Amino acid sequence: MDFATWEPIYKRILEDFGFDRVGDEKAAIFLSGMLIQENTVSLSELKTIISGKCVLVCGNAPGLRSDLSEINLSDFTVIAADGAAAVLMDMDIVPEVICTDLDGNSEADIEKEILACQKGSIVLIHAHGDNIDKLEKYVPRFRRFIATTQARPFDKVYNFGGFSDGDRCFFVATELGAKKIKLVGFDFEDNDVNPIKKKKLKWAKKLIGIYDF
Ligand SMILES: Nc1ncnc2c1ncn2[C@@H]1O[C@H](COP(=O)(O)OP(=O)(O)OP(=O)(O)O)[C@@H](O)[C@H]1O
Ligand SMILES: Nc1nc2c(c(=O)[nH]1)N=C(CO)CN2
Ligand SMILES: [Mg+2]
Repeated sequence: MDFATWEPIYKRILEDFGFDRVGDEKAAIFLSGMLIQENTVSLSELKTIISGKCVLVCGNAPGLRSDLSEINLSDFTVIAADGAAAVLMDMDIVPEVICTDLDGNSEADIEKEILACQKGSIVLIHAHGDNIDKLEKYVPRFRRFIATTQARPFDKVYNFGGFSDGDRCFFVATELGAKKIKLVGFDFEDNDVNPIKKKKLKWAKKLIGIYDF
């Protein structure tokens, strides 16, 4: 999704959550400053593993494990949303791609993302106004990554569309030309979550629904 299309949606999301765009922009500049040639994954590398492929996008709903048990993973490029990466790693599955804002459910989950990166996952690290502390603490531990923002993209900081980790996975797959996208571990109606998460899930459902797959 180009930024001109995304921007009005982004403004509505900021308003709904009371988030600050300037904070998002500062975080993106901060993350951009952490990129060096050695730790930068090119967009073409990411495209190679997504374009024309069947992509499995894994959210972290409680049903993820059981959804996965019904899937032949070798049919798919696997993209994991933040905490879903830890679930996959616990099942000895290294996702090809991870989208994270490093605010996973626990420190242990972030360690599993760092391990996945060492084992070859391409990690898309997302900067926003509420994770600068996490970026500072953990980004140096990622061997290589792609930087993303929900604000205006610049230089090597990309915005493929989407807001929370799960819907950003879906937008990455869409933007980079996946042939087919299958979702597992998504339960938009889950009531066993806190009110902020509930709101994020409402937006995720709406954003993913923009695309007709
Ligand atoms: N019922 C659900 N509970 C939690 N996550 C879900 C659910 N259904 C789908 N997801 C997707 O899984 C993604 C990863 O969830 P998880 O709770 O592990 O990470 P998170 O870092 O807290 O997510 P976020 O930072 O996006 O709020 C979410 O961004 C969401 O899109
Ligand atoms: N400013 C801001 N942006 C976000 C946030 C957040 O907490 N604050 N959380 C997200 C996904 O969890 C995605 N984007
Ligand atoms: Mg997260």
